[in-house]
Amino acid sequence: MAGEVLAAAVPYASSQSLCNSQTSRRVSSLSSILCRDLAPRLLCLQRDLRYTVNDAAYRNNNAVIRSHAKLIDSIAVEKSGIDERLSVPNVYSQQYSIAMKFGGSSVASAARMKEVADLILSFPDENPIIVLSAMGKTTNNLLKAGEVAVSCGVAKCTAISELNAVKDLHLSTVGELQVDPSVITELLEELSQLITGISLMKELTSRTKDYLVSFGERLSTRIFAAYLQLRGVKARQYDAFELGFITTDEFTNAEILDATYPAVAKRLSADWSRDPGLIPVVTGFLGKGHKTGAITTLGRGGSDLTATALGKALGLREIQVWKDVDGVLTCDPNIHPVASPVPFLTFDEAAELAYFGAQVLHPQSMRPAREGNIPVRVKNSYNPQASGTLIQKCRDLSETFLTSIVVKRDVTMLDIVSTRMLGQFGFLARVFTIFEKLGISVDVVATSEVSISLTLDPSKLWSRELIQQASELDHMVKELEKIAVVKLLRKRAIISLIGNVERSSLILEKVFCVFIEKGINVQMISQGASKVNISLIVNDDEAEVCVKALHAAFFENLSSSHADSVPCVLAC
Ligand SMILES: Nc1ncnc2c1ncn2[C@@H]1O[C@H](COP(=O)(O)OP(=O)(O)O)[C@@H](O)[C@H]1O
Ligand SMILES: N[C@@H](CC(=O)OP(=O)(O)O)C(=O)O
Repeated sequence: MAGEVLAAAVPYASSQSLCNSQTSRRVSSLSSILCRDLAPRLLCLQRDLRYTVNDAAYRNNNAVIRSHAKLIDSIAVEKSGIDERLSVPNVYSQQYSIAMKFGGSSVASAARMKEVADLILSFPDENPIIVLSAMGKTTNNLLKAGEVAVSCGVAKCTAISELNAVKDLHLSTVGELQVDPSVITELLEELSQLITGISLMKELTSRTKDYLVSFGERLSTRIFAAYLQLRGVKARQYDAFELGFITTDEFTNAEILDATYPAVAKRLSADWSRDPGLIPVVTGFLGKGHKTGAITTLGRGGSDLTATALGKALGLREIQVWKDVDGVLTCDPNIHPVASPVPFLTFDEAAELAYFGAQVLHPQSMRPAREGNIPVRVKNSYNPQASGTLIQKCRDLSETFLTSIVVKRDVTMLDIVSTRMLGQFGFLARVFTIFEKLGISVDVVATSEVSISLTLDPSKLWSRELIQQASELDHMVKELEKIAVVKLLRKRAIISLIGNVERSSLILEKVFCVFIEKGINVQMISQGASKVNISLIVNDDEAEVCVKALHAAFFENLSSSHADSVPCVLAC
């Protein structure tokens, strides 16, 4: 298909002699005059061109260059007011259009996989890339099986109930879907060997953990791609670590490296050219460490990030993440079931919400979407009719007061009061150098001239073994005590209010009314530079009461008084 697109572009080419550098210059000069709705297309074009220029295989491909020239010309035409958009071939729009990510809850069983397949096929005009997580609780079961294997002894490995639950689930799914079991038999055998290996070694390193949990996504995608094929769909399974997802070697919490985007775009584009109409089924969550070459994972819930990275790599029209809730909700429904969907969010709001504890999105997942300016839609695979949440660069905040309440539990807080051995600058610098050296991330900070209160990011701390955590905290306190009096306060919670911080006084007025009524004392308060978040620290055992009471005050007994006098604010 891409071959056809390129061939179609040849007659339109404005200059047969256009060379790569000329094309680059034209892209750059045009970027300055582009109106906003064309920017994402130009970005996509610039990136595509960069790959083309950098790639020896494409270097002499005049057809590619000519198609770029045609696209650049089309953008210029649009700028001058003559909209030829519909008659212009666009390389990407004729390949993949959207990414559809389905989480563990959406593909938890054979029945769910059938429904997800129906859902995908109910969009016949789309050319989707599918991203899947592991089925149901498979990731947790694999981790548990690994932990048990460390101490149970080789002879008992075959009896590990979590291992057998994983095997049974996948074998019964294959049976119910009438897929050939050979698509997973080798993987299941490899998994058993790995568990035996862990048992023999009596240790489960984070590198091995990533290899172990990778079986979840590798199994689910193989089954689902085979099932789509049975239904006559041209589906193909991809392991992200073979597709070009290159990451840091920080096992269990790896970061996607920039080299991923061109590698993935090149590979998927080439495969489409060979096989137009192809539907890739890609493992979420997984990557390949750039130094070790070993399988890495992107942190729990990382399949969201895989989907947004694919969206950016291919300049897709939209990234859809399909969950088991009607979108991003006003608070965690497990704490307060009356939570309702939030229709619109900005990338910044969604990122803040995810970072401060809303389980619904991976904390880093907004970054590629924001960089590529690709809208993200959060939808419910159990209720596709629900409109969900649309996350984009900007939204009208004129009606917005508070958007969502999120809570991060079991947080450690530090009160650090200077002994005045150092000046103020020296004090702050020394404190943060200690955190840097120990690799401990800080979430919320409030400072005065001689003291700092802050919370430690639990996700970074919890990724360490318990013993390591305790000794690190001990070491950190000892270091800080050289310059300060330190109080370590455990079992705190961060309640973050995501909303229109232009109205922070009104928000805080209401918050403090609620807290006074409930007799709750706020121990620290911080309004981040992001301007969409106010964070309050309370005791962990008060967190649920706070969230319910705040939700009732902000979302359940709405009076129009706050919205009336507010000017229109466009958040970007
Ligand atoms: N603010 C929120 N909005 C929506 N869901 C939330 C929120 N906070 C917590 N959740 C939880 O996140 C879950 C969805 O995220 P997740 O389990 O990662 O989905 P999936 O595995 O399908 O990707 C919901 O079932 C819900 O319990
Ligand atoms: N399976 C991985 C990755 C993931 O993204 O899962 P989910 O989409 O179900 O949150 C996990 O459980 O963390």
